[in-house]
Amino acid sequence: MLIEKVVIRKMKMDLKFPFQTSFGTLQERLFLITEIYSGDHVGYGECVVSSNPYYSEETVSTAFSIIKEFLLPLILGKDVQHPDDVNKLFSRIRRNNMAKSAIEGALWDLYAKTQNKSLAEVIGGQKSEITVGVSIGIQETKEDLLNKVEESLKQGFKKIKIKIMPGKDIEYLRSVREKFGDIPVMADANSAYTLDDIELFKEMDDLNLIMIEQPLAHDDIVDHAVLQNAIKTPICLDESIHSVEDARKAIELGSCKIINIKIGRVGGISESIKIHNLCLQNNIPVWCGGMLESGIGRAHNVAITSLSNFTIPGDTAPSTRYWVKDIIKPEITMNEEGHIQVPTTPGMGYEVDLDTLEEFTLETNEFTIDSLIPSN
Ligand SMILES: O=C(O)CCC(=O)c1ccccc1C(=O)O
Ligand SMILES: [Mg+2]
Repeated sequence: MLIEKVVIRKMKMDLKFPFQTSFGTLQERLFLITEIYSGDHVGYGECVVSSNPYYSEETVSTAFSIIKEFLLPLILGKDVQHPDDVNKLFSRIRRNNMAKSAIEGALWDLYAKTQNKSLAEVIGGQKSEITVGVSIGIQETKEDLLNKVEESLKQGFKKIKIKIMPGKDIEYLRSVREKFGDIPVMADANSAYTLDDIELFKEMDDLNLIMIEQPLAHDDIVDHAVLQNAIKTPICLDESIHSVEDARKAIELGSCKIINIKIGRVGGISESIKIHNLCLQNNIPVWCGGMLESGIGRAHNVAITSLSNFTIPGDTAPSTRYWVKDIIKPEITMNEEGHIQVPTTPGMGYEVDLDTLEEFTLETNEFTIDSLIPSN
């Protein structure tokens, strides 16, 4: 695949609802879409950054400059045989995983299209449909939360994830258990607690949560091991895992029993597959996390979830949960059983709606071999 042209779009899409987590509230998504051109094909990727460095240290501006100054010079004008080739080229650049992933993901889509195969097929996906969960942001009151849970169950979601923060945790979760009984429910703390809260987590054991996601610091696996030893509820790591090496160490330390894989957080689809395979060997189930993606990032998430060890429903809700209008056609839909069909058409399996893409584009930047700026 001769990389002839790369387009980076700065995008803005308004969420249907404000999404509150322990690190802040998101109402609009500012992110990047990448387009890679080769011959008759174009591959699409999404850089799942935000405008602020609250979930991860990357932002729209840092990702844009890393892509422009360091990643594009490594691929423009080159003949890339396989997306894994760029992971080797990118390995010298430390971290900046969401930036790397935006390029790598577009190359995977492009690669699958040139092979005339679906993205799920070229990565070795085995499932024809995936089971879907929903992530519910922090609500003002318990009643609001109970209403959201009820609505989500009616829509067919097979896992209910509830965001928690100090003051809005055990009582909120207990009210859900009391009202809805034995439903598949979990909590996500986004690093809002420390080991000083260990008694709270011991109490939560009574609630039989499927898991507690990222209770402690975003960069920790040591305290998580202490906590996991002290409680029965499985801990799932999100923010702490950036690579297959991080996953190996966390598994060895006993820091978690489940891992949330986000393609952007770990630097791409290839690294996601490595983590998936390592977890499979170690009996650690995985599931696909979400970053409130547009349809393009979401399509990539659907494809990786077709791998066999994605046995827990992911945060891969359909387009209509987030957007009045998505940038792909058809939009991603979920049936009443809480399933999304894995597309079998070439590439990510959804067409990009070019008019809608344009409507939500703030800025378009085109790069060819001639437009490269010098890099170190
Ligand atoms: O529906 C989704 O896309 C998942 C939403 C979600 O939980 C989330 C959204 C933004 C940043 C972090 C997280 C998280 O999983 O911690
Ligand atoms: Mg999370």
